Amino acid sequence: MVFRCLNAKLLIIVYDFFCASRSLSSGLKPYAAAFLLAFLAFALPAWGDTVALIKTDSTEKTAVGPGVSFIEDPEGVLTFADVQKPSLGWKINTEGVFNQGYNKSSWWLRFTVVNTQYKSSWLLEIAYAVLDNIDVYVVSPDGDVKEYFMGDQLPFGHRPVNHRHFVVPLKLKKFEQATFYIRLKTSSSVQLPMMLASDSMFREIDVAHTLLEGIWVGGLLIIALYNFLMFLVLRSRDYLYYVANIFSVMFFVFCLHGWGYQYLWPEAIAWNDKSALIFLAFILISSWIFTGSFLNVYAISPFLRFAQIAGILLVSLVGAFILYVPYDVAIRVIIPVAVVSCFWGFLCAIASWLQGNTSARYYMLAWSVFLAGGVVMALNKFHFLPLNLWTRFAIQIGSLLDVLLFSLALADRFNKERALRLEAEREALLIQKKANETLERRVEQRTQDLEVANQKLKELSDTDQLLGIYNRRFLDGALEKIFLSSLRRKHNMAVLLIDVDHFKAINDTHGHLVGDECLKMVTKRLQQHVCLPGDIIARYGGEEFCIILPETTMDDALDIAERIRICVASEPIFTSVGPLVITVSLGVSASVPRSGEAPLGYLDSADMALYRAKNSGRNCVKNSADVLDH
Ligand SMILES: Nc1nc2c(ncn2[C@@H]2O[C@H](COP(=O)(O)OP(=O)(O)OP(=O)(O)O)[C@@H](O)[C@H]2O)c(=O)[nH]1
Repeated sequence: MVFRCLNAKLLIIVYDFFCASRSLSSGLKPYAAAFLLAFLAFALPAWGDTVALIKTDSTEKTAVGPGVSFIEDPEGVLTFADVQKPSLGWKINTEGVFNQGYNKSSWWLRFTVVNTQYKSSWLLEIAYAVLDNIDVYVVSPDGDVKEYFMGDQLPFGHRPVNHRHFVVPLKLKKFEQATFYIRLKTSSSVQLPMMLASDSMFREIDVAHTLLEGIWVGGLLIIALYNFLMFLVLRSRDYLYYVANIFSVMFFVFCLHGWGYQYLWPEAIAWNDKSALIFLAFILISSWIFTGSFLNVYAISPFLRFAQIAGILLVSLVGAFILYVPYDVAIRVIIPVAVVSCFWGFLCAIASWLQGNTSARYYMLAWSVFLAGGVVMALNKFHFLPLNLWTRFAIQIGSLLDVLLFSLALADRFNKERALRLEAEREALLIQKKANETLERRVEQRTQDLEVANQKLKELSDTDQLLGIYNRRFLDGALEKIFLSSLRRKHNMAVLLIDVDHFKAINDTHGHLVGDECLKMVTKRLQQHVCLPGDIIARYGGEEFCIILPETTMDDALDIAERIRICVASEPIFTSVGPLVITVSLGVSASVPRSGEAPLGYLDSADMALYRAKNSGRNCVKNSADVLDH
């Protein structure tokens, strides 16, 4: 013990001499001192059991790692008393951070802290939150031993300092020294990133680290919230899967860095032991689901879809498995599953990219960045990379870049989908417009056809089928219209009734068909004399015809009637049985209508005149005035 104290004093004096020397530039002083310390520690065989000296300096923070003595205790049988014995074969740690990867041994570390500063309140921080058991023995020069038992296998409240990492307080006056013996046994990676700092400096660094983690968590939360809102608005499940993925990553890092144990479950030792791995399983499951949905693997290939289902089942099984096995076994199982998951994700992204999905580029980039962070972290835990600021925060840097890139990928896909939707809407509108135009054309055509059909129907309903002139139905309507018009204008109107003489005899002699021929020919001869617009020729019934002449006086009407009579009688009608001489009798009624009269009065008057013409020997014209005279 005395010898060790002498060593320490001697080294401090030598070191201070170097630091005070004007012959060395300030940049070289630390190297010279380090060289000297290394020389003293390694080169002097008499000091084979020499304890590494950790000397506080004016920066008030010192990394504790290089030069620290350690021994491996594979059976875990050595006690604190055992390791104080001489010639145990201590080795010297040559790395920046003591790191032995995953193994089952217990490890003892030893170093002496010498305080060269006036500050007397110091803290030793072991910045790895998932260590199982850490027993720290602090031996002061007077032989007094302080013991601290820490690790995540003990409730959080056992820690001497309320901190997510393992922190041991140390009281040392200037030039005082204390020797640390640390026993470490853990199923996680065996690594001890240690730092000795004054109380105030420790708080300062801690605030900076907490701030960095806060920025990281804040960034993730904002992106998670943004994606959740996108899910609420767009109802696309991809966003929800991605939010689950972000939270899994966040809680994974929370567990790894000790935040969960400190604030969320300080008493739940068993859960805390598995929590990081369980959240790692959640990361993998949410990644499988998100990747499958985002890249639409089913559309890419049924094989990838099948692999996705198998992968989700596998991760779920592993998630259940890690609940029942020690941490070191669980991590060895889940890491290969994570590698397979990454491989599948890349395969999907490449296939999707090859099929023309440009969003897959962002996906690959994001996935690569996250993966790089994960690989760096894993390489450190497996003791292939040293622990430093980059390896320590690798997963956080990777995940932050990853969520940014994934958000970009989701936004890019949203843009593409919107463009496709707009295009589809435009096409749908175009189709609808064309359909409407076609419909309109058809409706127009149909309307026209209908109008023509209606017109034909009306003509048919107003026309006598045999003779092609108006029928009695039309005649009645026309008579009323002309009557009212003449009444309003106080104009003359005339009505002629024409009856074929002895028509029954023609029918009887030559048959009805010949009778029909005769009626047609009589019609033609009537039409020759009634051709002014507004004149109406109609079949009154049987072999009787009626002619209505608007704006026609009795004299004119009689004149027309006489011309008709002569026209019919003057020339024989040529029929299929030879020429037949036919005559007609006509009754004429004409006047200016007076109010109170009925239109049918004209027909009655004309009928009476016709009756007179028949009685007068036929083939003659009589007017209604003659009828009244008689
Ligand atoms: N072929 C043919 N005959 C018709 C048609 N409509 C009516 N008749 C015939 O016309 C004849 C009319 O005979 P009547 O009423 O006795 O008159 P009429 O023989 O002409 O003698 P008067 O009028 O007194 O000169 C009947 O034999 C009817 O059958 C028709 O559309 N076609």
